[in-house]
Amino acid sequence: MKIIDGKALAAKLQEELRVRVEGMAVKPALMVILVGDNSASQVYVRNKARAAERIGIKSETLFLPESTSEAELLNLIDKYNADEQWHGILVQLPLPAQIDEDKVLLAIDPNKDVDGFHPMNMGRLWTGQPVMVPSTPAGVMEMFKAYDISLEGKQAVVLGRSNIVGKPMAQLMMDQNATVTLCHSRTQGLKAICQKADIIVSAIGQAEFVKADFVKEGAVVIDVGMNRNAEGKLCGDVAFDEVAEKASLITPVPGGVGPMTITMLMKQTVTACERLTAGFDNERVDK
Ligand SMILES: Nc1nc(=O)c2c([nH]1)NC[C@@H]1CN(c3ccc(C(=O)N[C@@H](CCC(=O)O)C(=O)O)cc3)C=[N+]21
Repeated sequence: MKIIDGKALAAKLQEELRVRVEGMAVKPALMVILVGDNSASQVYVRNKARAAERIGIKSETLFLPESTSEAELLNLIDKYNADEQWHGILVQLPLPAQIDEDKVLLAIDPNKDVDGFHPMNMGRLWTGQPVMVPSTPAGVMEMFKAYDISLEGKQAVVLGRSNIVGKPMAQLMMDQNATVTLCHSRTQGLKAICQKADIIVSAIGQAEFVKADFVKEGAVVIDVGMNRNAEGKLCGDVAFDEVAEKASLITPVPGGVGPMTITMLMKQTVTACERLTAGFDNERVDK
């Protein structure tokens, strides 16, 4: 068994980004909007701000109160859409109940949508014309590349069908010629499906869900889970110690997919800046 070191790979890619940004006349700028005081979100946005600083990306985090109305948030998004000094706009999820997430994601200019969550960017991904790709699945694809894991003709299983992880993950692996089974909470015979997989990507949000008897000898296991165990410690979806004995490659939590997510977000901010300053526009057919 070998551990996929997401932290080390993220550091290497961030250094490459730093060099790329050094050569840019217009420096990329990312606006992060956080509504409310979700404690996990606070940690994530702090990590994003740190990564941005290391790379030379300008970033600002706007902390809005839990009581912020949908109209107030939509107004702010309009303002940053129109403001040329910002190349990326990210609204941290989840949002408080009074705000309709779908409306917010639709309001962000697709050219500035560094999360890749706008329906236009989702649609582009599903039709084979990716521009902005959700960062978590993009980060997992970078791990496959860095560790020479070929997806060609492989049986891949994705656990979880969310718009931000499961669905785009399945699409990206399909693009690399994997045969993908997308499983979810209503899947019958889930364990037997996992046992046939060459690659398992778990994004269901339940600690210790993927146990050793789910995993074929030599399989690659990617853990996207971000859960807290009884002691409040961060842990993934995979029972790491027992699964590690069977897997050929496995990601830890923390230090696996999380740092890659942040790195891909930075990469897309750089791309957004390059595209916007070159005058590209998603609404047109150019890529
Ligand atoms: N609009 C939006 N975009 C997102 O990309 C987004 C979001 N909303 N909402 C929440 C999820 C979650 N997410 C993570 C980012 C970094 C780590 C991360 O840095 N993890 C570290 C440790 C973090 C810790 O110590 O808690 C690691 O796994 O090693 C984790 C999770 C981004 N998300």
